[in-house]
Amino acid sequence: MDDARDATGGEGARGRCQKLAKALRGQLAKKAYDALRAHARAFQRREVTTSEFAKVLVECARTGGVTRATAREVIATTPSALDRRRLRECVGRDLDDDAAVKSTREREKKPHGFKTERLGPGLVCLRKFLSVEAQMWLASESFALGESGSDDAARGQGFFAKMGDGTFKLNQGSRGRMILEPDAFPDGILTQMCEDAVAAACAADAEMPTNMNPTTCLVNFYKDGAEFKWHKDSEDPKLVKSRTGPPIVSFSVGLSGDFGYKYSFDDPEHKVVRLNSGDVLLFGGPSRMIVHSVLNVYPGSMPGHLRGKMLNGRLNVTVRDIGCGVIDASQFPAYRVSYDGVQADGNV
Ligand SMILES: O=C(O)CCC(=O)C(=O)O
Ligand SMILES: [Fe+2]
Repeated sequence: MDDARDATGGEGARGRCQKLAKALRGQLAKKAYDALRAHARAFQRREVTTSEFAKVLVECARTGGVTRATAREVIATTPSALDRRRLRECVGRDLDDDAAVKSTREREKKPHGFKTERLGPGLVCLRKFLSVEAQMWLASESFALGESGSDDAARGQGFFAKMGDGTFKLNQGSRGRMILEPDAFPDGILTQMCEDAVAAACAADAEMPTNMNPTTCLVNFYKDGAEFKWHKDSEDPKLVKSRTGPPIVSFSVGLSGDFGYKYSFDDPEHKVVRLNSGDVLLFGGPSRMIVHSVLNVYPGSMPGHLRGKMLNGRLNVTVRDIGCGVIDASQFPAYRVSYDGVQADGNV
């Protein structure tokens, strides 16, 4: 509540905490506010267990006058990703708004009718895994973040870079990128979508690691015709050799694109998988360090349900588990992660 930081440790996080403290002061009597603050501090010092603190929060929302949105914000601004995840597990659906429960259920409606393609060990494509509602949600939330972030002088972490003349352009030429925590998306929905995708991929592939804790996401927006050069996604050097790295979970929405992959930069041959709107690609374990590239984005392939609902282009959200990796936010829009001060292999 007091000293929460986001992945970038930037001004945005401080402002968010100040806003939260103001909301809590407005919703609680002074004594109750002080008690909640003391609890939050004790929880961060490990003097109060996760389930005790979760109970306090749910109770504040049930009888104490704290709105469920504010109680969720207390969790979202808790510094450790693991603590946030455990708190969410403890509170379950108790802090969901009725409307959010309904819309989450809509999105999660089973069966999605998705198809699973196992492309290699630890490499799985879930075809049409995202429902139409989930695709629309991911697009609208990503663009809301991409646009608001671009106009925030302190953070400057949206899809667009502001030019000297006040106009905006995509921060990587024909591609725009954001680096966020999954919690930047509301209500834990992206994390839930990611966990569902990992479960579905593990059911189809015994070599897909099950232990994936979403800590970071990279959001890319490609104009039609844009590409992404051949690269590997950064990984903890200790895991690179063990071939047990948790999967990258990659959601595609909007225009279709060709994803090329191979197992070594030197390999003259590569394979291609076409990623369409709603598909999810996972690469982990023996395939975690594949060399990959977006070879092209197909104009005119926008599905009808998204036409006019998102900028014409391809949106890709990769959700990652970077463990104890530290992102160097000063390098944005480049993505640089290091482990124990050593820059990870495969940075883009
Ligand atoms: O857009 C894609 O499908 C891949 C994106 C990617 O490789 C990355 O963000 O590292
Ligand atoms: Fe990548």
